[in-house]
Amino acid sequence: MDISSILQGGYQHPLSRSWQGRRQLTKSMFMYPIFITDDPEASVVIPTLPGQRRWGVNKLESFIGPLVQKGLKSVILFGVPFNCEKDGCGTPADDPCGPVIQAIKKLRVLFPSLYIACDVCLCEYTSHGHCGLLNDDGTINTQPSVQRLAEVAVNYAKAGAHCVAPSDMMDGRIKAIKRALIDANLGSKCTLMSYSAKFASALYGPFRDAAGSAPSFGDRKCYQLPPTAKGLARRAIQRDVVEGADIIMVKPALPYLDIISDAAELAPDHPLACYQVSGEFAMVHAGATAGVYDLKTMAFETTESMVRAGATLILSYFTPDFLDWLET
Ligand SMILES: NCc1[nH]cc(CCC(=O)O)c1CC(=O)O
Ligand SMILES: [Zn+2]
Ligand SMILES: [Zn+2]
Repeated sequence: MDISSILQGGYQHPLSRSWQGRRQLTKSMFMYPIFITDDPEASVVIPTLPGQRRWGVNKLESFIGPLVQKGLKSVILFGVPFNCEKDGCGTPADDPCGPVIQAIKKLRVLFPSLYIACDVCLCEYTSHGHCGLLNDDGTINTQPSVQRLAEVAVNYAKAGAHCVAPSDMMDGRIKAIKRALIDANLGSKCTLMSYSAKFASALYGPFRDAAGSAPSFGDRKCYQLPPTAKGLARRAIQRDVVEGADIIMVKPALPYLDIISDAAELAPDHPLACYQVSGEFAMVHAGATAGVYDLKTMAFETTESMVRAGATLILSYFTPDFLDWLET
């Protein structure tokens, strides 16, 4: 055997294997998405998302407390209101008595060290279920949409969110939100994480069930990116860097590892997040249940792939599991 043929000598030991990745998974890389509903006592199973529930604010202490004990560092909140009047401009999104603002305030008091991000979108709050405001013909009306999103983001930041994360994919919303945060004197207090390359994916199905946010007509293909669109994704990432994003995100994650890798090259000085979305989580579970692979092994392989591609932060429903599985 030739000298240059031998690689296995370099990874024959568990420790030398651990040196082969540029970075290893750590607990602080995981951000846990949680659904907050407006019944304060709610703890409602979501059938398509194994182990996940819709929580009421009064349940947050007993639900989140043990996770913080195990090393949970950050959460991202999604509001799921039922007892509210949804309208054309998503008025319930920043209702001071609504689930998100109530949850931010409660979590800040209960867990002072926990980093609290909030998803910013309108689809959970609009009567039509789209992520922005619409023209009469049903198309997106961009200018008022970004104004409204900026208003919501500022209200989450005022309530105490450490990070606002717009997932709507309206053009120009990063610049509008950054400007509004600065004007509210929150520019240096709140991180802006952009869902920059968010694709129109079939993998959001369980989330839309959980959040009741499926559009009442049409689809999201005029604002979420086509799965083939590498160039558009690259342009969206570069635009959001210029517009003032503090963190860039790619979503979904596993089918878009090439985009994560592109983002790492295009925005090398930014943290890079990816979202292992609801359908990816459900797929990993379904395969394990079908006996295709071991759940834990596959959870590691999928998320380690994301880190290998360049991700430094992973939004995942596996977060509580990784708090058990990882040492640090
Ligand atoms: N803007 C809404 C939103 N924010 C996060 C997700 C998906 C998250 C997941 O599937 O876990 C979605 C769904 C969508 O755009 O339809
Ligand atoms: Zn939306
Ligand atoms: Zn959203």
